[in-house]
Amino acid sequence: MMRNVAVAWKNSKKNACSSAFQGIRKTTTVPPILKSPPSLLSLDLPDVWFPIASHQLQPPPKSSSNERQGAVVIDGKFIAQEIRSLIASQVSRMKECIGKIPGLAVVLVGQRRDSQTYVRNKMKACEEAGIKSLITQLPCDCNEAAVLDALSTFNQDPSIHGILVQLPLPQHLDEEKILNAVNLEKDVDGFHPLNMGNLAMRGREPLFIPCTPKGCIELLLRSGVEIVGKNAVVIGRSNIVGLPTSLLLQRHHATVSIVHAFTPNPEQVTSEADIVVTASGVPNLVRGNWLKPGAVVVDVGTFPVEDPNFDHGYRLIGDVCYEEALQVASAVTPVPGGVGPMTIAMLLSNTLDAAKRAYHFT
Ligand SMILES: Nc1nc2c(c(=O)[nH]1)N[C@@H](CN(C=O)c1ccc(C(=O)N[C@@H](CCC(=O)O)C(=O)O)cc1)CN2
Repeated sequence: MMRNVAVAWKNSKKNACSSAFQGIRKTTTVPPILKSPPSLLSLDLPDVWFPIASHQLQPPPKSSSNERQGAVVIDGKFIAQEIRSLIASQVSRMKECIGKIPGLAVVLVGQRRDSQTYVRNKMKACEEAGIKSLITQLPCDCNEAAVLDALSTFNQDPSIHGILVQLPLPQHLDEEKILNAVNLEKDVDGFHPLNMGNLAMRGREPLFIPCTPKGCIELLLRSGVEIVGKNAVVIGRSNIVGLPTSLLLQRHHATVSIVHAFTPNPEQVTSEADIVVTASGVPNLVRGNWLKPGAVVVDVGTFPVEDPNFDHGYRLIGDVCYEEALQVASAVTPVPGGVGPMTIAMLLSNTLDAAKRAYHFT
């Protein structure tokens, strides 16, 4: 009997991958793959969403003038700037009182253009807030030992209170091993398994909360959105965003559902949500008809599309069909200018917290 089950599972595993490629959104019946796996832990299938259609990359249709545009646009850039000013004043108070400033170290491997931009922005934000920042840049083909060496140096440096490894890492490097090597008390990204585990457990406090999820919750709270008792849906289940965001929303007493590439009819789930946080990386995935009227929508997606009319030769498209969402939702975060700037503000906040903890400064 057990043997039959195992064989059926092995066969269906292949089917599942191909069905994910073909477009899980179109699936109406539950395929055999979605039955429980024989092992409780070892179902390791990649979240491959359906291929991006060319219409998803086009700017959304402009709304006609007599259509309702009821949604508030949540200005993440403005809110992040307010937080950064507050952090700058706390850093200068720390310097005045104890003669110390927070320090952040970044490890960047490879030459990805987006990662280089994010790291440059992080370091510029540090400078503006009066936070010291150091960077170790390693070539794309460096070995694991080189990354671990850099981390070890920063782990031992008392002037460094926060350390981050910019993700994604090149494929040949073991992300798990590298993230585990960051000193728990300097893990300002909150990606260390102990911090993540404590975030998941009731009554436990992680030392740090991952920056993007923390930024999403800050945006909701600062915009006066009630989370307690609401139905929240998180689209995507990455370690960086989807998973910790769902845990945080639960901590704020929302009823949380997670939609991912293997969810049949995701629009059915999202259309019952009061709050939708989406981090699938699929441009314009969330259409107006996926949303409940009055829902609050937080868009974490930033899909770059080449466009010579834009500053750096590309523009960013979110997960949400923005113009359509404006017609249905009560509040929406834009892309760019929504969650992105909050990620950097939360990194500064975590770095300041780390330094305060190290110096017993309140
Ligand atoms: N170690 C980490 N790696 C990655 C993280 C992370 O939190 N820690 N998150 C993302 C990238 N990221 C920060 O690292 C990040 C992404 C986007 C933005 C941002 O400000 N976006 C702007 C647009 C910027 C642009 O024009 O390109 C916006 O949305 O308005 C900041 C940080 C993956 N890796």
